[in-house]
Amino acid sequence: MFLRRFSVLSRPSDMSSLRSLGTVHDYVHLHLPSSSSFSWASSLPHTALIHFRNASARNAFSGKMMAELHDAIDAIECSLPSLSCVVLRGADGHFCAGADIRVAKTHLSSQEGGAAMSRVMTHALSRLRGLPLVSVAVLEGAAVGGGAELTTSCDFRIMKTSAKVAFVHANMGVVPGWGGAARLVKLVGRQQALKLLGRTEKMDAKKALEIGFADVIADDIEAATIEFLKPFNEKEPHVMQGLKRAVANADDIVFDQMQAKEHEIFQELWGGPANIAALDRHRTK
Ligand SMILES: CCCC(=O)SCCNC(=O)CCNC(=O)[C@H](O)C(C)(C)COP(=O)(O)OP(=O)(O)OC[C@H]1O[C@@H](n2cnc3c(N)ncnc32)[C@H](O)[C@@H]1OP(=O)(O)O
Repeated sequence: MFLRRFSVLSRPSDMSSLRSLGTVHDYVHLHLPSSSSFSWASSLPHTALIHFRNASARNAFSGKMMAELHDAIDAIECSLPSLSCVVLRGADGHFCAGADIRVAKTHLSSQEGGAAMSRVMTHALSRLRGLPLVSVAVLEGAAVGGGAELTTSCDFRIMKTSAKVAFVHANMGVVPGWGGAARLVKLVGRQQALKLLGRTEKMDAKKALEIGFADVIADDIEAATIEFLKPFNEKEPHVMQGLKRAVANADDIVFDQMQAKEHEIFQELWGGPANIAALDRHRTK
């Protein structure tokens, strides 16, 4: 059995306070292949789908969605024997606009609030990254801020030709708070990571492919996802899981320490003057 220890952990009190920050309209749902109606389930019999939606905020994560991401990972861990892969996908033609700024501004703008969000999301995305499953983020529309960080928690990224990714944290007076800086360095190297994080520009799919951030770009992302994941689904789940564990262990030994440092720097900056001013600039309806 795989058991990973992570350096940044959510606390029970973080989870209960975040869980109350949301509505029935924003959610994270898990679709398992055995019980699923999603369109590619029959082609990918060993693939789970984590699907998230917050229609009025470009699928930005409310506190409730952050807690529900942990719930989805709990449920995946209970169904591991039949799984080889997991797909992360937004809704309505969008990936994710990061943290729901309405929730962040009202409930999480203090240093403690930011630290709780960072613990919950860094832990959730470390758990996702540490699953013994091949993971794929399917991107359409925009992945911004924490949404861009979300994409880095997966092994692979499939991007619609028109999709864009932007690490806008520096514009908000912070560093990534969901563990995305360390993962980005792992993915594209120090120089490209510094450019993406420091210049905060929107990266299109062509550029993402060029620097090794995206693995596939396509107009039909569902067909591309099926084609990409089919060979993984044709192997025995326990073999694929063994492979993923071997690769992840080889790659992640000092990684957890990097995550702890990043979480520490985020805590220093969230709730500071530049961050409060950025949250205030966002118009609340
Ligand atoms: C440690 C992590 C910290 C964070 O993640 S902080 C959040 C960082 N994220 C952002 O700054 C993203 C801000 N949003 C954008 O840049 C754009 O909305 C985005 C994602 C490129 C999409 O652009 P468009 O497709 O043109 O859509 P739009 O701007 O008209 O937005 C549609 C409606 O969605 C809302 N929205 C977008 N991002 C949101 C967010 N993060 N939290 C709360 N609401 C958000 C936006 O206000 C708009 O609402 P409305 O329709 O005017 O009522």
